[in-house]
Amino acid sequence: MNQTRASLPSVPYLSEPGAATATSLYIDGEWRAAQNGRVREILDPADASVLTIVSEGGKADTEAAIAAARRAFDGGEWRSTTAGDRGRILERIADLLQRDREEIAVMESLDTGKTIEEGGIDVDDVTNVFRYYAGLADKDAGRLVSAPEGVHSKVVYEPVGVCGMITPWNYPLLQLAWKMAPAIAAGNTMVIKPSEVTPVTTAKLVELTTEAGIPAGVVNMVLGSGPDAGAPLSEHPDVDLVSFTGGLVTGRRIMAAAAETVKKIALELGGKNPNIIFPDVDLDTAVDYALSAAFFHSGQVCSAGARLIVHNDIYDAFTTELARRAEAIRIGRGQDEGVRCGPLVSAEHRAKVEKAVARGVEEGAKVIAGGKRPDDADLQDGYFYRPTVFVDCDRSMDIVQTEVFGPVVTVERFETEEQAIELGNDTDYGLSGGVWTNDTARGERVAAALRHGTVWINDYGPYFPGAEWGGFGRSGVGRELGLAGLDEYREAKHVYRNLSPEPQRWFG
Ligand SMILES: NC(=O)c1ccc[n+]([C@@H]2O[C@H](COP(=O)([O-])OP(=O)(O)OC[C@H]3O[C@@H](n4cnc5c(N)ncnc54)[C@H](O)[C@@H]3O)[C@@H](O)[C@H]2O)c1
Ligand SMILES: C[N+](C)(C)CC=O
Repeated sequence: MNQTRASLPSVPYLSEPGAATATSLYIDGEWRAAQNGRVREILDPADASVLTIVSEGGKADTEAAIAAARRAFDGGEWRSTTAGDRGRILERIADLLQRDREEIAVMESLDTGKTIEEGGIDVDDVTNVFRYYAGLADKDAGRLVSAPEGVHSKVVYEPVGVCGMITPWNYPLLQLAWKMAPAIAAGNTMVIKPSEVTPVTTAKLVELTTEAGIPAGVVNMVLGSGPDAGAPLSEHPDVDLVSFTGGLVTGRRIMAAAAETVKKIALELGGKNPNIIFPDVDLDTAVDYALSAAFFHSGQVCSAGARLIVHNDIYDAFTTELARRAEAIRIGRGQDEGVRCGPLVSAEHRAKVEKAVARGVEEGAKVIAGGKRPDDADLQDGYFYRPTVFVDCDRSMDIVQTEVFGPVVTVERFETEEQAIELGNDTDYGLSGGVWTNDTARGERVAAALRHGTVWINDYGPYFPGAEWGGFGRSGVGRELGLAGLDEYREAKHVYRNLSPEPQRWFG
């Protein structure tokens, strides 16, 4: 399998397999080795071979990066850039992303296992996010506030300061862009810590920010494990904000650690997202979208429609067709033509998915598609898992309530609209959900009743730079994208000027 593999570009921050050294940390405008000299092997999830070697940083590297970001924020040339200057830099980054689109799509595919086509979609989405915040950067300089005579009152927006950005392995480029673009627009400096499993396109984006003219110290990147290289970002007093995308358990830790220094926090966490299908829909279309909702990127999507809630009248026909099409999905290496589901990201992650499926079976849910690894001889070295459909599911089951983050969908039944809404809201999460019906009023009613950050009616999955993204409940705190996504990175300051101060004699 190795022979057909596409290759990563030859760049200073990615060392060849077997290398004993690497310079993959980006601190104060320089590519550096980790202070302890350690390196990490990054594996190709399609066959477990070594894709590249990168530096494995630790606390001392993160502290050096924080110090660089602090200096750049407190005194460097970045402070004197105008919002318009920063907008132009964001536009340049967008142009560079498009210039290198094909290369980045392959890098993301090799590193995460997703298909090259999905990698390309990510680059386009990310480009649009940079262009959106480029346009927004100089559009809101503040406002005058109504004040009594003799007083001038205005609200202005200032950057928050040094921002820690911690990202997951499923959408490394995209999740970083959702933080980086508004943070740059608002004038912050940053230390980025991508997932230790998938650092490749993060390093590439950091390289492009330098090419686009961002001064040294503004964008810094450390690589390494969460506890070693990531934790200092939520603990260090010189970090003003920590923005995290990842799992609930890590999010809780970060929130607790950040409380000590009362940092601003933004958390984008997991989901167990309902996709409700009423009986008046076109079955072919609804099944088609249900497959994409559940199995896109092999289900490793925070907003995956992993919890189908299907009306009794169409339940049997729907699930039979869903299982038939799930069985037919082409699994393989993300760089191969026609593949629709790539491998899971790691052996550890596949083991978690397998454990969740075994638990579902124990609980009494019935597998009608998948439920195991593929048999194909050429897929045995990678972390593949077959798209899996569970029926006879009940809201009390773990397999229905707990995020699996793999190619696994459960299907429950409902009879009335009220039941559908009740099931759709019966989750600790609240990230996203879908509703399918040809009755416009019903679609709007159900969308209004669902306690989720995004609801799609007769669709599933799209997000726009201008529409806020984030979760209700345990799916997170704060919002990315849209105007709120910029506000996360700004402090509002009220400046009050007394135009003719005279003694007040309050104290005589
Ligand atoms: N809401 C969203 O928009 C969104 C988007 C993508 C992924 N996610 C969620 O991300 C999860 C999967 O990602 P994951 O497995 O990489 O998550 P994870 O929580 O294991 O890791 C995320 C990041 O946190 C770091 N980390 C781990 N421990 C840390 C600590 N103590 N301090 C600081 N950083 C630490 C990791 O190194 C990694 O960079 C899923 O739950 C998914 O739903 C959410
Ligand atoms: C936010 N999103 C949907 C792009 C990726 C979630 O894993």
